Amino acid sequence: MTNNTELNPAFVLKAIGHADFEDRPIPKLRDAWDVRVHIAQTGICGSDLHYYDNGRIGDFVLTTPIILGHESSGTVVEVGSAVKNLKVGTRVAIEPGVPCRHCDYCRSGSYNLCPDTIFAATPPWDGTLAKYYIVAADYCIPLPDYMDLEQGALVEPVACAVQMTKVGNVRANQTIVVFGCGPIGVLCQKVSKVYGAKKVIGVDISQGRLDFAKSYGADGVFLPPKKPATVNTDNEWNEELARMIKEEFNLGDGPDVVIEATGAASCISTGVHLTKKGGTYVQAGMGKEVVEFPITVACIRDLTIRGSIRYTTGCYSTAVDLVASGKIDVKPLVTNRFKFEDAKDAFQLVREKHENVIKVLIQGV
Ligand SMILES: NC(=O)c1ccc[n+]([C@@H]2O[C@H](COP(=O)([O-])OP(=O)(O)OC[C@H]3O[C@@H](n4cnc5c(N)ncnc54)[C@H](O)[C@@H]3O)[C@@H](O)[C@H]2O)c1
Ligand SMILES: OC[C@H](O)C(O)[C@@H](O)CO
Repeated sequence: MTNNTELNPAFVLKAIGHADFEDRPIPKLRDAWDVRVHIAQTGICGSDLHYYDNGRIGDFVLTTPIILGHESSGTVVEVGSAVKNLKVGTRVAIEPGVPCRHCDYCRSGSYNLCPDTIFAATPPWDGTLAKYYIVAADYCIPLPDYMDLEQGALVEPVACAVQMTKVGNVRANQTIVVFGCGPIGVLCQKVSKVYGAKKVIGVDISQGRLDFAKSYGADGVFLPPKKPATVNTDNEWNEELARMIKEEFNLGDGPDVVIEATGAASCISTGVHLTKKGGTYVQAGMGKEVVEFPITVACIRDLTIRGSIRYTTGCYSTAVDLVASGKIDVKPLVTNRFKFEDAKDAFQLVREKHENVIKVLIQGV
């Protein structure tokens, strides 16, 4: 990586487990509605690590090198001739997926399902961990003066949590259990509280993460005990864990909504066993692609089972509003900050999964 101002230093995932710096040409606007953003802050997401370590998430498979990063904020440095909502100098949160705008999914508002979305750091598309990133102007949300660029980068995971709670139809007075107390899990807990949920419980295997969740938004937290040798099957144990959670937190027949934000097979199964009759189970975590699933329970309890991916119409601006209004304070999530040239160390730290590391930010170059 050089300091040449005519180049675009970038952090590139070249193959599974191998990322390095590259000097790319400064990217050009693709059309009159594009802007060029000078990236200020980028958060590392669990999904970046999935690509780094496994080279795929479901149908998205790494076949060519991609620039990593999709949780970013920055300052607009160039605007296309048709752009009306931004000018040079506007500080923005970047919504990292720009859909085609023409297909039935886009036209119905579910643009998260558009097959032609250009999503940052999702193969084959380059991400935002570079000096500059080109994006459509209407996928940049201007930040109010009192929001800084770190908060701007954290709008992305908040927007994911807004979508996950939307998919779960989380409403006032409900009970919610969230599996996972990483950034996504705790933000789902916090958004649920802001929406008026009466009791929100976080589940995790990391005591440090549970402590954070309790201090951040959850009303209660649960550390699953180890499966005793006397229990025969995983399914039996997951059913037992669900019973323990219901009992410990007085959840009666179970929570109205379960949001799974770990991707761990045991959480998926426990979450289905836990959800109350007629309740909603949301799969947001991404882990093993195929798991054992208590399908009969889902059937006889009339569960609504839904996946959540990215964000739909309105989520991103809602997320900016939640942060700007102070309802969601994202600052406590930031535990580690790295310079751009130390991006490898930043990824290594996330990979090591320390329980006191929540959100790692990489400063722009
Ligand atoms: N669907 C989407 O749109 C979307 C968006 C962003 C992230 N994600 C996914 O959501 C998940 C969470 O993201 P994150 O950034 O918070 O990740 P993270 O890795 O920081 O957090 C995951 C948490 O799950 C916990 N965990 C792991 N195994 C567990 C188990 N068996 N029981 C209980 N807890 C367990 C970990 O201790 C950790 O605290 C990831 O799989 C990520 O890929 C999905
Ligand atoms: O935060 C958004 C998600 O991470 C993305 O949809 C990604 O996982 C798909 O490549």
